[in-house]
Amino acid sequence: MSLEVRLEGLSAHYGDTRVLDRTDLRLPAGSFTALLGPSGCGKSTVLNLVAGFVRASEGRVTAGSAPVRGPGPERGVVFQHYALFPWRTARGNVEFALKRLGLPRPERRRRALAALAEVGLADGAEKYPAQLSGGMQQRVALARALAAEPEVLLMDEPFGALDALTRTRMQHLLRTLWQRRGTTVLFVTHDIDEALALAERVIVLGGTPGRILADHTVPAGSGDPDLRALIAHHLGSD
Ligand SMILES: Nc1ncnc2c1ncn2[C@@H]1O[C@H](COP(=O)(O)OP(=O)(O)OP(=O)(O)O)[C@@H](O)[C@H]1O
Repeated sequence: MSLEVRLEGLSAHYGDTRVLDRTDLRLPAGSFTALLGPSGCGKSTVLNLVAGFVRASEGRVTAGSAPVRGPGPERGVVFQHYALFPWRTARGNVEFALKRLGLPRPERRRRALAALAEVGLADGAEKYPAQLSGGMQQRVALARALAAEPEVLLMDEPFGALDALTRTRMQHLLRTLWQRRGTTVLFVTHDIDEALALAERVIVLGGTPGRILADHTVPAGSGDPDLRALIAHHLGSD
């Protein structure tokens, strides 16, 4: 299940400061796009506009045929900081997130356990966040997003706080989940190698206010040093 996401003539302001300038972007249904750029260029703002957490000052965002007017269950979000409730177990955290869907309790439980199993955390379902490693907590956050069966998955530097090995494992897990589910993914990162390892397409955002500086297709299994160098050049040219 996936939806196309469209950004049309999108600008965003915080107070008087324009942080995004009339940006157009189309994320085809089922695509995996990395949004790369230096700190402060507006990557999170783009993601938050699609999530419906931030309102555009100009232009519009649509998911499928519907304009985005606020958060919605068809758009799941995973942040760098997992924001789990410490007093709920892994299963409890996922179940709680499903409450807003109005699902009956047994269905919430079934979906929570299935999502935790899908991220490789079946054994940790009854553990509390403090009993889980950072990587495991991020798996819970991923399960929480997936359990709602979103058609768009928005990820804001989700692996930024993890050690290198855990991060690589999480990248593999995410690729596998994406290949299995076909969800449209928008993945914010400032790490070129992460963007190239994960995405089919890398968009470089930069400038003040932010705009799209480059848009690259990543050939499957690409370890292309020329592409990496080109993207690094775009990142540095802002
Ligand atoms: N709530 C806010 N109020 C005021 N200014 C904000 C707010 N959120 C972001 N900004 C500013 O908007 C600009 C873009 O921020 P944004 O978080 O989108 O960038 P980013 O590329 O995701 O950065 P980072 O990689 O550091 O997370 C920055 O200059 C930031 O300081």
